[in-house]
Amino acid sequence: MTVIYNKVALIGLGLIASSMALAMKRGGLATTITGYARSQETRDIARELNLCEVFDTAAEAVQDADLVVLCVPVGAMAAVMADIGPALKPGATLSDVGSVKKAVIEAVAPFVPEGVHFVPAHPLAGTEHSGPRSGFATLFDNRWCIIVPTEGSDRAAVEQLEKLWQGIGANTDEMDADHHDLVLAVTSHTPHLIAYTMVGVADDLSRVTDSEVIKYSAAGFRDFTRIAASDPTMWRDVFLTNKEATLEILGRFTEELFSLQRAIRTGDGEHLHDYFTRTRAIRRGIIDAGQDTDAPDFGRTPAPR
Ligand SMILES: NC(=O)c1ccc[n+]([C@@H]2O[C@H](COP(=O)([O-])OP(=O)(O)OC[C@H]3O[C@@H](n4cnc5c(N)ncnc54)[C@H](O)[C@@H]3O)[C@@H](O)[C@H]2O)c1
Ligand SMILES: O=C(O)C(=O)C[C@]1(C(=O)O)C=C[C@@H](O)C=C1
Repeated sequence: MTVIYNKVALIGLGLIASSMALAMKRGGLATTITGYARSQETRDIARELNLCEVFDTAAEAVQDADLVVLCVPVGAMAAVMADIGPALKPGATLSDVGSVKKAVIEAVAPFVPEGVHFVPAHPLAGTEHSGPRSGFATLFDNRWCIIVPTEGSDRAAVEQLEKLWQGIGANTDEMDADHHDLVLAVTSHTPHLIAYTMVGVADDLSRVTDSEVIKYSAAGFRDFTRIAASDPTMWRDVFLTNKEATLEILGRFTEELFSLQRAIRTGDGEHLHDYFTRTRAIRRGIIDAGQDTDAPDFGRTPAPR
């Protein structure tokens, strides 16, 4: 148990904030945790769960806080900052958990008062659930949290925030905002769009009924439906704010899809086999690197005969 910040304020009390609160309590990382959410209902639930000391205004929640973390959808960050900027304590660290970094930095930076250290971050962990009841203390265990220091970020403030995320259970890495947004467009944003599309296609196909889709959904499609159940507001904001990188990856995706479509039409089995062999190696690389703790070790242990 090592206290890293005396007082931490969480703005927005959904999946990520509630998981952070539980993980900080588990590790004894903060003496006081305060919070604010826009809706009365969310504040009431957070109080009922005893997540943190909940205030009815954001300005009261951040009063005297040593660390303030913005845990709202990316599109709401600027409005929240306009509200709390003047109430931040000089010397405090301001951070966020937004899934996109360049747009958040552009939206938040103009409201950061002199003397407050802005250190953006993004924990690479989540679920399809949202709201304060969906949080759990182990969400960030063994996951990455990417810290995105801005130009002139105070080194001591960056290192203190990294210590907090490590105490929460995550591994930390640093990246610049443009690179972060491109990496996440590949590993998270475009895959979500593909899942949303595939579930939409199944829903639109009138020759296969919705009840058949539900009844016969095989593992691959089931995984798509989990991802496609993710919060619409959060994901709308991700695509509107990481436009350039997701459009680049979608362009490449479409080209590859057309090449596979042609291989199916022309019966080019060699192309399909080579392609699937290459992609299988990526999956094995992820498992070998210990990055998929939920996965059974498919393919490495020979299957029983
Ligand atoms: N869900 C994930 O998988 C995941 C993972 C990593 C990062 N993130 C990022 O974390 C942030 C929060 O995501 P979440 O999954 O916790 O969302 P969530 O929907 O569970 O919670 C969001 C919270 O923000 C509040 N809120 C919304 N607009 C607000 C406003 N204008 N003012 C004050 N409060 C407001 C909501 O009431 C809710 O309490 C997002 O920026 C998201 O991109 C999400
Ligand atoms: O597991 C999931 O449900 C997630 O989608 C989590 C996930 C991801 O794509 O990995 C989603 C968005 C984030 O910003 C970080 C993590």
